[in-house]
Amino acid sequence: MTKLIKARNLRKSFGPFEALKGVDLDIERGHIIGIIGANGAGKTTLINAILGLTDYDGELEVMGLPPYAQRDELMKDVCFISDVAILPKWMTVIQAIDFVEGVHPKFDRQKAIHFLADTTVPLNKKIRQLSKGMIVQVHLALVMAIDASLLVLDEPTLGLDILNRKKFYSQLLEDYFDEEKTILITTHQVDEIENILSDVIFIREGRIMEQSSMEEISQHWFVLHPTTDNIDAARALGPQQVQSTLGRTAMVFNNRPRSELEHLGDVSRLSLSDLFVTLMTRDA
Ligand SMILES: Nc1ncnc2c1ncn2[C@@H]1O[C@H](COP(=O)(O)OP(=O)(O)OP(=O)(O)O)[C@@H](O)[C@H]1O
Repeated sequence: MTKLIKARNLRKSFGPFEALKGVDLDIERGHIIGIIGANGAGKTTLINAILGLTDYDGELEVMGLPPYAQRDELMKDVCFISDVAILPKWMTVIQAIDFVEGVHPKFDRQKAIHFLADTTVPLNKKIRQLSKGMIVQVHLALVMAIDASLLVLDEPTLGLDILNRKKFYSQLLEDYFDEEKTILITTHQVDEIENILSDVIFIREGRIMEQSSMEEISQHWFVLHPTTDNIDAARALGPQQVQSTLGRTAMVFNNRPRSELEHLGDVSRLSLSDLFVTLMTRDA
């Protein structure tokens, strides 16, 4: 089966500035992938290239198609929501549902209504009368009701409170995702998506720093809190990062067996946000 997304030496320049500096990427179907990076790292630029919203240099195929040249074809099986997406303010929620039903053959009206039934969004109100968070919920309901192979979510939960963010991600898993679908998510709320991701891509200054499954990360990255008398011995094992807070030292290790660390102190798995900090702050 062809890869869902394949990129080789993907580059994108804005004048003299290179936002993507030669990205290689292989993404298979049936994964939920977090694209994580600091502000300005190139996440949205990468997503825009995948969606055919921008031209680029290098090789890129999404479901076997070159996205920029064959965007219309690609969009039949791709669904996308971004933090800047807008809905017409004069429409009521139900009119927005009618509209998407009219233009998208893979839209399931009942599903959208079902998602919204679980929220406080009134179907008969105009978009302009809704709160910011409610508008996001309408967007998400519309998008999740489309049976697309690839769902791209660029900061999908901006403006949602923490309860609704959690609800959204659990709905995404329970009601939307299956092994034929692939979801790409960018967000700065890394810890909130950690549990739903199957894979993660870290991007820094237009380059991919790491692409791993969550399982690989939990097998290869650890944080050690060494006991005071073991700090020097732990340091000698070459931690990727050392931090001391309130007299407690934390060391991040990569590719050291857990058994080698355990006799030096407490060992735990590294959270995605701590891995992000480690990858972004150590030398490129
Ligand atoms: N149209 C454009 N013209 C010039 N520079 C651009 C343009 N779009 C993006 N850039 C630059 O490319 C770089 C990557 O931007 P991008 O929006 O992809 O970052 P990001 O990782 O999505 O950041 P954030 O987390 O802040 O949304 C930034 O330095 C940005 O200033």
